[in-house]
Formats: sequence, structure tokens, C-alpha cells
Amino acid sequence: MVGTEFSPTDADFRAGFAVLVGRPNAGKSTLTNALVGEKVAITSNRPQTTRHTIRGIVHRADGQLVLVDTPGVHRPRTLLGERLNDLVAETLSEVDVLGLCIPANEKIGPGDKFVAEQLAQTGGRPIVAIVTKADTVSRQQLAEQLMAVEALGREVLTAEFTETERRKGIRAQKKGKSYSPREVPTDLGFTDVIPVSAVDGFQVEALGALLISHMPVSPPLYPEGELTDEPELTMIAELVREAALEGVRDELPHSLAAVCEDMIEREGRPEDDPMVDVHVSLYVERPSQKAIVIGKGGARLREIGATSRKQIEKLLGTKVYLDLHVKVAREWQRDPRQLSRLGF
Ligand SMILES: Nc1nc2c(ncn2[C@@H]2O[C@H](COP(=O)(O)OP(=O)(O)OP(=O)(O)O)[C@@H](O)[C@H]2O)c(=O)[nH]1
Repeated sequence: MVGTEFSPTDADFRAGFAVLVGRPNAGKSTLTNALVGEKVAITSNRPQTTRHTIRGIVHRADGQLVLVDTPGVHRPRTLLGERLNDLVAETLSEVDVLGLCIPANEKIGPGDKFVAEQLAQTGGRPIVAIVTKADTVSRQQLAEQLMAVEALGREVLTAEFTETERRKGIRAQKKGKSYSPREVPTDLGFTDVIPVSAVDGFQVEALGALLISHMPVSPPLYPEGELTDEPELTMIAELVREAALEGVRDELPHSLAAVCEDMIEREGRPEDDPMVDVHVSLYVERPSQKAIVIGKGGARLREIGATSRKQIEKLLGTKVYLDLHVKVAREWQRDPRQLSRLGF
């Protein structure tokens, strides 16, 4: 993660990496899009749709913020889950500020606490608690949630502090030395707590500024105008996967993967009206799931194709011929070889 260009010479210019984490459906992807101002991360009503680390880049006069959108931090059940958690741990260790997303309209639960504890364990990095979806609650409810989030910060950071001191004591004891644990500071807690709404834009600017204020003084890390460094093929695959999931609410939970096989400019087209042939394979685990994706007489697949083609055309800025294939890759979630083939 090294800078490529040094343009603004301002001595106060800041640049660095931020990550938004939170339990599934906390609003991370939507907030990433709102901060960046263009659709780069994939949002969906379904939890855990964000499997790839997609970066959006916020360019401002005073700094540059590279956002890494992680999958929801959750307890691993399959091999895929374990890989996701490795990815999360790796990402957390590489960023300058941690953004913990907690929705305004849901009681703080064990999921939020679990994620907050993981962040506290990264040790010493600023944690900005972001209370998302502020538009969905009254001012009174929002105030109460902000206080509950403050309390959560106090709780997990105090627990982490105490645990660290306890470990130091044990290590010292093993070496035959004595260690008197430090007193718990009274001001432990999240670095900031800020409410936002990605839907009506409330405080989105302020959040951008706040996150940048935690970045180190640095030249920009990416050239201006760049929104994401995710390869187009991956973004195309994500768009198709999103469209395929939208249609089927409960039948196809996480057993669906998409791979963009290639993207070739069609020859012999007029220069002012180019067209790109895009080939995407959708992978499911069982023949019955294949039938769901294809639908009666291919109706669902046509719908998926039409929806995602429009989005791919927007992304590439040209006409697109989209060729979709549905394939069965049994138990792909548990097979490491298949996983790497699918880019996980
Ligand atoms: N009203 C309102 N809804 C929001 C806001 N932000 C997100 N949502 C909705 O909340 C749901 C989840 O949002 P996502 O951005 O997909 O959540 P996520 O945390 O990325 O979810 P995963 O990918 O599952 O981890 C979607 O239906 C969004 O439309 C907001 O500011 N206001």
C-alpha cells in the first residue's frame, strides 16, 4: 500500500486507510457508497453479501480516504467463513482508523459487542463508532442509542485494558517477576461516536472529515478520480451476483458465486458505438438451485441478465452483450481449490 503520485504539496494533507466493520446489515456498503459518491460496493437486503474487499476512495481538498469494505465479522462455520475472518483480521491490522457501524434502529446486541471486542483487540487504533440509519429513528431514540454506544465503548475497552494487564501479570509471574497492574483509566471508550444517514446524507460529509482527521500526514495514495482499485471483472461478477440474489429471498442464501470469465470488445463495431461481450458464470451448489436461478422457461435468468447488464453498461460506459451461464459446483463453500478458482 504505497503511494503512487504526490500532487497536493500542502503540509497538512492527510491520507490513509479506513475500514468499516459491523455486523451483517449494519449499513456498511451503503455508507461506503454515500461517502464515495458512486456505486462501488455491493448492497443488498441480504446479510453477508460483501465477500470481496472493495475499496472506495474519497478525494477531498484536505485529504484522501481509502475505504476498505470488509465482509461482516462473524463466527466461522464453513471454510469460506474462516477465510472471511482471516481477511477481516488482516484488513484490521493494516488500516489507520476503524469505523464500527451500529444501526440506530436496532438494540445493541451480542453481534455488535462481538465486533466491538474484535476491534478493541487490535490495540490502540482509533475506533470511530458510527451510528448508521439515523433517518429511521426519532431524535430521542437517536440520543439514547448514542449513549448506549458510548457505554459499549467504555465496556469493551475497559475489558480489553484489564485483560491486557492480567496477561502482563501472568507473563511476569512466569519469569519470577512481580507486576502491579496499572489502574484502569476513567476515560476509556471509542475515540468518537457519530450518527449518520447514508440515505438522506445526514453527517456523511462530517464523517468523511472526521475519518480523514485520523489519517497520518501523507501525500495522496491514489491519483485523483480513482474510485476503486478493484478490477472491473470482480465488480462485474459482484453486480451479477447481486442481481441473482435480489430475486430469490430465502432459497439461495450464500450458495451462490459469480465469476466474470472474460470481457472482449466486439470487432467491427462503429467507433462511436462500441460494444463489449461479457461472459459471466454463476455457480450454485446443487441442481435444484440451478433450476431456481434459471426459473421457469429461463425467465429468472433473463431478468438477472437484464438488471445486471444495465449496471455493467453504466460501469463500463459502453453497450454490453451479457452472456450468463449457470453451473453446479458442488459444495464449493467447503473446497479450497474451488474457492481459489472463484477468487476467494
Ligand atoms: N433508512 C436507511 N436504510 C439504510 C441506511 N443505510 C443502509 N440502509 C439499508 O440497510 C440494509 C443493509 O445495508 P447494507 O449497506 O447492505 O449493509 P452491510 O452492513 O453492508 O451488510 P452486509 O454486506 O450484509 O455486511 C439495506 O437494505 C440498506 O438499504 C440508511 O442510512 N438509512
